Amino acid sequence: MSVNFPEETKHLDRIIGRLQDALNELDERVKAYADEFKESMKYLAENRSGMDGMEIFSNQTSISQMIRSGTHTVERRTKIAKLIDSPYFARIDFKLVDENEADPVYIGRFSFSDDDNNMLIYDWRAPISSMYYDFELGHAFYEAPAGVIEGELTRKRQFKIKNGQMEYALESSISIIDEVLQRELSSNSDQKMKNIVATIQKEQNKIIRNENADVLVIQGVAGSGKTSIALHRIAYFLYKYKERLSAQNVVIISPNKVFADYISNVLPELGEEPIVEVGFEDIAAEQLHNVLEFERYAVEIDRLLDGHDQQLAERTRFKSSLEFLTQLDEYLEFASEQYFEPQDCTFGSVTVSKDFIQKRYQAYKNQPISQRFAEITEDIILLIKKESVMERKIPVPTKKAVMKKLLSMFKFTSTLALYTHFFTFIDRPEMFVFKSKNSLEHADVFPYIYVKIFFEGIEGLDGIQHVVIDEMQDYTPVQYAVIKKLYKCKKTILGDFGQIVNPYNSNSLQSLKKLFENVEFMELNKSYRSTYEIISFAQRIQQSNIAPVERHGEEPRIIPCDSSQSELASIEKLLTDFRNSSYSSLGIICKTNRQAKELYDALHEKHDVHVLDFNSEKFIDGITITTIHMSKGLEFDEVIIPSANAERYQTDFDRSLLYIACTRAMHKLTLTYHGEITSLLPLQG
Ligand SMILES: Nc1ncnc2c1ncn2[C@@H]1O[C@H](COP(=O)(O)OP(=O)(O)OP(=O)(O)O)[C@@H](O)[C@H]1O
Repeated sequence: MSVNFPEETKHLDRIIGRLQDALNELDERVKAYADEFKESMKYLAENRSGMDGMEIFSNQTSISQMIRSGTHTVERRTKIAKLIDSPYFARIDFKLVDENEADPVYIGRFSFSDDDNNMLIYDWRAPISSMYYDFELGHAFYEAPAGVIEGELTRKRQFKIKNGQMEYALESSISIIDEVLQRELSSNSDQKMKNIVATIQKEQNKIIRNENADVLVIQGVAGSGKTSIALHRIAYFLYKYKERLSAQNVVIISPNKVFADYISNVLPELGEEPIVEVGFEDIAAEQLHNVLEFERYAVEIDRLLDGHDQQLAERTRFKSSLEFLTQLDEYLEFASEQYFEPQDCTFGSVTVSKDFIQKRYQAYKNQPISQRFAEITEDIILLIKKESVMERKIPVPTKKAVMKKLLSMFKFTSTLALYTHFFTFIDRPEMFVFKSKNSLEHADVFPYIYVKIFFEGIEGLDGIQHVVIDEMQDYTPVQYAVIKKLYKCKKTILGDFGQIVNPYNSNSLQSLKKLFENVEFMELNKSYRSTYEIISFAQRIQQSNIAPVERHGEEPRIIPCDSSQSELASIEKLLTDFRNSSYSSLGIICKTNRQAKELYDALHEKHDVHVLDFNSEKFIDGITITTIHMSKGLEFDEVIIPSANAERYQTDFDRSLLYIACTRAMHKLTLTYHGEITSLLPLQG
C-alpha cells in the first residue's frame, strides 16, 4: 500500500540538505588536497638538490600521507554523492525494553552522521539494521558488540528514493516486504547484476551474516539469489572487519569472464572495491605455465555433448568422482612410503647413513616431497659442518649436489611421471591419454596439479582471507582438494546440484560434504528471478523443490513449426516483438556452440544479434545468442529456446539442460521446434 507521508518528504528534504552540505565541504577538501599536493610536488622538485636525505624523506612522507587522506576523502565524497541520489530505503522505529519512546532508524547503503556524531543514516550492515530484515512489528533484538539489545519494533517503513525524489513510501504490514519485492522483481533486467539491500529476505540475511562457518555451502535453486547473497556477504565482511580485511584479501572463482563482468558492479554499488575474480582455468594456467598445455573446457565440453567420444566421457566421469580422489590419495600415501629408497651417501670422507636420511624423511612427513628433500639437505649439511668442526676440515658439499642425490633415491623425478604412473598403479592405464604432445586433457589438469602439490609443493596464497566459489556443482572433488591447499582460509561455496551442465560430472552435494571440515550447509528454495508461470513450467520439466515467488506473467509458449525455415521465421517474429516491447534483454539459448553459431549465421544480417561464447568478456543488453553453458548464472527478460525437438533433447541430462535454460527467463519464455517435439516438455494445457 503506497502512502503519502508528508513528514517523510520533509525528513528527506532535510537529509538531502545535510548531504549536500557535506558534499560541498568534501568538494572543498578534495580541492584543497589537490592544491596542496601540487604545491608540495613543485616545492620538492625545485628544492630537492639543496635538501639532505632526511629532508627529502620527510617531504615524501608528508606527500604520501596527503595522497592517503585525499583518496579517503574522494571515497567518502563518492559515497555521499550516491546517498544524495538515494539516501535510505527503510526506516524502523525501535523502542528499548526500559524506554517509553521509540527512536527512528533510517537505513541506507552507507552510514551518514552529522557533526555531533548523531547517526542520520545507518549502514545496512550495522548490527541495528539487521532487525529490518529479521523482524516484523513487535519484539525484536540485535547483537551489538556489547551484547544482545532487546526491545520492540513499533514501525517499519520502506521507501524508493531515486534522484533525490521519493518515488513511493510504504507502511509495513506483514505482506509489505512482498509488495516492494514484487516491484523490484517486475522491473526489467540490467546489463549488470544489481544490489538487493532494500529487499534482502530473512533466510538470505541469515546467510549474509553467518560468521561462524569456516566453509559455508549454499545449495540454492535457480534464481534463489545465491550469487547476490555471496556478494552481499562479502560486503558485510568488508564492513564488519574493515580493520583487517580489504577487497584485495577476497577472491571469487567464477565460471567465465562474462559472468565475472556481469556481477562486477555489485560491490562498487555497495561502496566497496571490486574483488579479484579468477576462473579455474586461470588457476590451471598459472600452475602449468611453461610446463604443460591443456585443453580448454569450452572445447572439450562440445566434444562431450556430442556424445561421440565415449572413452573421453568415461575418463571424464571417472576423474570427477570422489572415489578417484580417494584412490589418488591412497596412491600418494603409498608413493610417500614406498617410492623413496634411502641409501648411504658419501660426501668426501663423511658417510651419511640411510637410517639418518630415512628418519629425517619421516620427520618431514607432512611436507611436499621436494620440500622434505630440501630440509634433509639442510640437515646433512649441518651434520657435515659439525663433523668438520669436531674432527678435521671436511669440504662441505653444495645444496644442489645433496638435493640431486636425494632426488635420485625417489622412484620418479617429475610430477608428470609420478602422475601417469598412478593409472598403472590402479590397473587402469586406459584412463590416461595425452590430448596431444605435451598437452593434457581437461580432466587431467587438476589431478596433475594435485600431484604437483604433493611432489613439488605450492605457494599458498597467504594474503587471501576469503574465497567465494560460484557454480559449485561444476567442479570436481580434486578441484576442491586443490583449492583447499591453495587457499587456507574461509570459504563461501554456492551453487545448485540441480544445474549440472557437464553430463559426465559425477560430483554431488554428498561428496562436497565429505571434502571439508567445519562445513555448514544452508539451503534456499525460493526463486526470485522468474514469474510463477515460468517456474511452474520449468518444474514440470524437472521436478525440484523450487518455490516460486508470487509474481505472475505470461504462460510460456511452445511454438510448433513445419520446417526449419518456418522455425526461423517464428524466431524472427519473436525478435520483432521483442524490439517493440519494453524489455531490454533477450537470450536465445542453444544446446551447443555449433547450434548457436548456425543460428547467428542465419539471423545476423537482418537482426542486431550478438553471440556470447567462451571467448566473450562482457554481458550486453539486446539480443544474445548463446549456449546453456554460457548462460549459467545470467538472466534475460525474455528467453527463446530453439530446436526443442526430440532429437536434440532426449536424455535425462538434456532435461537438466532444458531446466537451466528455462530458468534464465525473468518475464517471458518461448520454445520453438520443428519435427517431433521433445518428450521432456510438459504438455500444453
Ligand atoms: N531479496 C531479493 N530482492 C530482490 N531481488 C532478488 C532478491 N533475491 C534475488 N533477487 C533477484 O533474483 C535474481 C536471481 O538472483 P541470483 O542470480 O543471485 O540467483 P542465483 O541463485 O545465483 O541463480 P542461478 O543459480 O539461477 O544462477 C536476480 O535478479 C536478483 O537480483
